[in-house]
Amino acid sequence: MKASPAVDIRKVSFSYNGQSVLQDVDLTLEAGDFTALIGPNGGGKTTLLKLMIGLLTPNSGDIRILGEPPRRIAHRLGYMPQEIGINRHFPISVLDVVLMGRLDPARRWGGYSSTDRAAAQKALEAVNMWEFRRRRIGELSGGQRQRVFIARALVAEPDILFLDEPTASVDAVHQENLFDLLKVLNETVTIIIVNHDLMVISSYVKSVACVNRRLHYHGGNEITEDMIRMYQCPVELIAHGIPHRVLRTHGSKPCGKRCNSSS
Ligand SMILES: Nc1ncnc2c1ncn2[C@@H]1O[C@H](COP(=O)(O)OP(=O)(O)OP(=O)(O)O)[C@@H](O)[C@H]1O
Repeated sequence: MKASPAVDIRKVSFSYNGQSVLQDVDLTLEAGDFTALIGPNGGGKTTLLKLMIGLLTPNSGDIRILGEPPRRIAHRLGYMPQEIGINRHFPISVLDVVLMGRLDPARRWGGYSSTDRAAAQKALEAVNMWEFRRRRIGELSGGQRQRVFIARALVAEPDILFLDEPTASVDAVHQENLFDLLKVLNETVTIIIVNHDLMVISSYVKSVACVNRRLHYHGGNEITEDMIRMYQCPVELIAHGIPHRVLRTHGSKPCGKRCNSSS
């Protein structure tokens, strides 16, 4: 029997308080994919991630994750939100933050097991943050905190990892480390990430979906002219260390090499 797709979204529409954010979205991703969601600010990327993990419910249409409704399969999904509401002054250690990812509402609370602790160590080692395990979360830099939050998303050993702009404040070297890590993880875990960086998309990602109220997906990792022109999906080139937002501005061709060299 053929395995269910990792993600199967059919004709999904969603609105906040009557304001339409996503309309007639269809998306099928097979297990093992590494998909980037790109799109303009407010285009609906975070909303789509939240629908996929069951934090939001569509107004119409159907979402199946690994063949199941998202809420039924939540324990097999890892999620790193764009903003993590942890008070930086709260006296909680890095290790405790990661262990929180092992909390399972279906399991009676009896403290963390040795399996939980071993998984937390493995996840922190994977993001090179094990040596920081006793530090308070508020004492880390923004980039270090991002890596800890990725470890928290990883610690339950999910089948699918949803990451919402995980490298927002991570420097170029650590970004590359992190994507190298995600590439290794992708050998066993399906990854869906919000990211606009063209270098990341061309080097690491297997497919790209452009989200701007509607969704445009074509299976490969090229950014097509339709994505840039019709869906206004920006990508960024990291040129001279400065993110450079690419829109279609040069004559009839999407911005390509010329942008790269002139910035
Ligand atoms: N809780 C909410 N209540 C009402 N409107 C919301 C809520 N969350 C998001 N929106 C609106 O829904 C639209 C899509 O937001 P969303 O966060 O999904 O976009 P995004 O593509 O992730 O944007 P960004 O690139 O800025 O992170 C925006 O217009 C936003 O203002």
